[in-house]
Amino acid sequence: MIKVKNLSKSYEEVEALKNISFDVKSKEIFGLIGPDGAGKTTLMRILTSLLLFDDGEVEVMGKSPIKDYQFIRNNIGYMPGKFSLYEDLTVEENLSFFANIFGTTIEKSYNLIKDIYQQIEPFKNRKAGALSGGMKQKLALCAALIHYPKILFLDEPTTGVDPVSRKEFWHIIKKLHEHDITIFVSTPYMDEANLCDRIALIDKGEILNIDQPQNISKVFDKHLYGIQCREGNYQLMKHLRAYEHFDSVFPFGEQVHYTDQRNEDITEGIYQFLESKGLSDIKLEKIESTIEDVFIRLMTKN
Ligand SMILES: Nc1ncnc2c1ncn2[C@@H]1O[C@H](COP(=O)(O)OP(=O)(O)OP(=O)(O)O)[C@@H](O)[C@H]1O
Repeated sequence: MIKVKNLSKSYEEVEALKNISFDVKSKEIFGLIGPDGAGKTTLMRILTSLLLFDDGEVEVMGKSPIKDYQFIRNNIGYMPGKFSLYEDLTVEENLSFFANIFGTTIEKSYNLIKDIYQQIEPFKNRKAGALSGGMKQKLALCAALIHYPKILFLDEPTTGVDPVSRKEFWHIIKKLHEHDITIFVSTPYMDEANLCDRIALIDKGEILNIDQPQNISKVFDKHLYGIQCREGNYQLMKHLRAYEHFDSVFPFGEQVHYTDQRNEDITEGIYQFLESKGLSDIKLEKIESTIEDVFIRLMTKN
């Protein structure tokens, strides 16, 4: 559905995308995972024909976003990160407006949007500007789906959304998948990566890895340890960074995740070192890496 080869885009001196290549298969949920400024919005705007690129090849449904932008716009749905519907129109007026543009009606698309629309229908006469954040998001999603798109582009749909609404939103995405829509979604949240069929990890305009989430979490080239102590993570990290065999350390919930330059069992040595620094109640375990561990490691190397 999407093919990208050696794509580059700069904004004057900022290289937002550096020679990236990937493809997205039909009916996939493809996640673009990366921190702020990684290049996610730039890529999304190029694929949706809203931004020109400098170099490379891009095809969306076999068409060029430059030459065939009209075809692409008629066949995709795009939900930008920022709410961009008409705040002074009601919920129903907004949807009728977008349905009209695409030569359709709310009724014709009802089967696709009904699960989402039913949640905002009680407020159909309310102005969009007066809706809560979660409701605005559902309205924007209905508008993006009103013409039965073949690909749905979602730019950070869950950023700033509370955990319950985030879960609800992903439930909706999974259900849309049943309608054979290909979904291209960006997010800064690593826990959402596991909900995608495949993900691309992106940082500073470069793709660091592309694979199924379960495969990515295995690509870790070191033993990983979870450590905690009574004195807390700040003290723990300060001392670990000064340890002669230190390789990496970062906070992870109640623990810190640590790697060592040595590959053998280092458990005893670490206990002794930390105790010699006055730390107490030390708990240390060898753990499996998560996607976040892999991402941080790849980013550090990058
Ligand atoms: N119009 C612009 N002019 C100059 N630089 C820009 C412009 N738009 C984006 N950039 C820069 O390009 C890089 C990629 O930005 P982009 O918005 O694509 O990243 P992102 O992953 O979507 O992050 P965010 O979530 O912060 O939007 C950043 O360094 C950003 O500052």
